[in-house]
Amino acid sequence: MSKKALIFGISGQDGSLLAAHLLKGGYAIHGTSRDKELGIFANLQRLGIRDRVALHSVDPADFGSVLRVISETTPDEIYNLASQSSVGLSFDQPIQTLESTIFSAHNIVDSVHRLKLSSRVYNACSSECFGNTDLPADEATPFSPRSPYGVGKAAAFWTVANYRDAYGLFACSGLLFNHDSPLRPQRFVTRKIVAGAADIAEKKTDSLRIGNLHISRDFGWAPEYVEAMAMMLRADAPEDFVIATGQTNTLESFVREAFSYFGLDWERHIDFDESLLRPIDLKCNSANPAKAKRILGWEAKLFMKDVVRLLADGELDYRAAKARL
Ligand SMILES: C[C@H]1O[C@H](OP(=O)(O)OP(=O)(O)OC[C@H]2O[C@@H](n3cnc4c(=O)[nH]c(N)nc43)[C@H](O)[C@@H]2O)[C@@H](O)[C@@H](O)C1=O
Repeated sequence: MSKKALIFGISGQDGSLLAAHLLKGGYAIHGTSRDKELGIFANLQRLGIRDRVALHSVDPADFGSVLRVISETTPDEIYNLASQSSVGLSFDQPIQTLESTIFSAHNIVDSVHRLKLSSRVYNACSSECFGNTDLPADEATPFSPRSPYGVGKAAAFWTVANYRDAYGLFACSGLLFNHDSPLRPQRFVTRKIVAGAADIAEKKTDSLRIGNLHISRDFGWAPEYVEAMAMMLRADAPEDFVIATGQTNTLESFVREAFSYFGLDWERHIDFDESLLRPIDLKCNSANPAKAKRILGWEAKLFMKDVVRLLADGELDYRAAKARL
């Protein structure tokens, strides 16, 4: 019998990539979206798997609807990838961000507990929990979030840890650093930079407006990161893991790399836009993903320059496919 996975937030980058990964492993996939009749599911369509997943209309912040979908599907594995995922937007919508992040995690672990199921639960947490890191963060690094998004993710992390300790659930959180793919919307700076450079190369525009360039991040490749999520649920014991490449790069070097892919000199085309600055921002967050390698056997194979190249290749493919329509 094939295993069943239920993915909350299947329409996003990670949800869609994870569905594709688990389908390759023979899983039956259920996925949730707030309103499956209205959802576009462009990422699932782009991956060619829209017809291979069973969709359910669920609001992850509504306990009754979460309990219902879990009791109806009785999944072997549950992945919580729902909730508002933009750090920048969380400053404008703090309550919605906190509610969607904390309630989804709580409702899932509480449903599994109340229904007395043995479903294994993965909860998507974030490097934003750590805030700025002087030394590379690992699983023992204290949390010091600097955004409503990070505060919500930290609360969700402890909610999941407490259900694991109190009720013996196989539930764990992945503390994932930045990870990208062509499925990312331009709300995130990486895809915005690559799409902007492509527009300039096509002479659609001559400049790209950017906020804080003087930050550093650990940039990884999302398809590798969804594999780590699945590996966490196949481990012998439920544990939390930092997932990252272990290499930190400035956003400026990301911009330089992306513009040079398109044969452009970035300094001639980037305009600073003060309105894109956040009330507070992380200057640097760096990671030590050694535990994931030691226990899961997972390590990143693709690093910042690979991410830029693959994003840019994906951007050109996407544009060519749209032009053929
Ligand atoms: C790990 C973490 O990773 C992601 O969160 P993020 O790092 O905030 O991602 P971002 O692409 O929104 O910003 C990155 C940096 O880039 C700066 N920046 C400059 N200029 C623009 C700009 O024009 N747009 C944006 N969005 N950022 C800009 C911005 O100020 C920030 O310092 C999410 O996946 C999140 O879900 C998650 O968990």
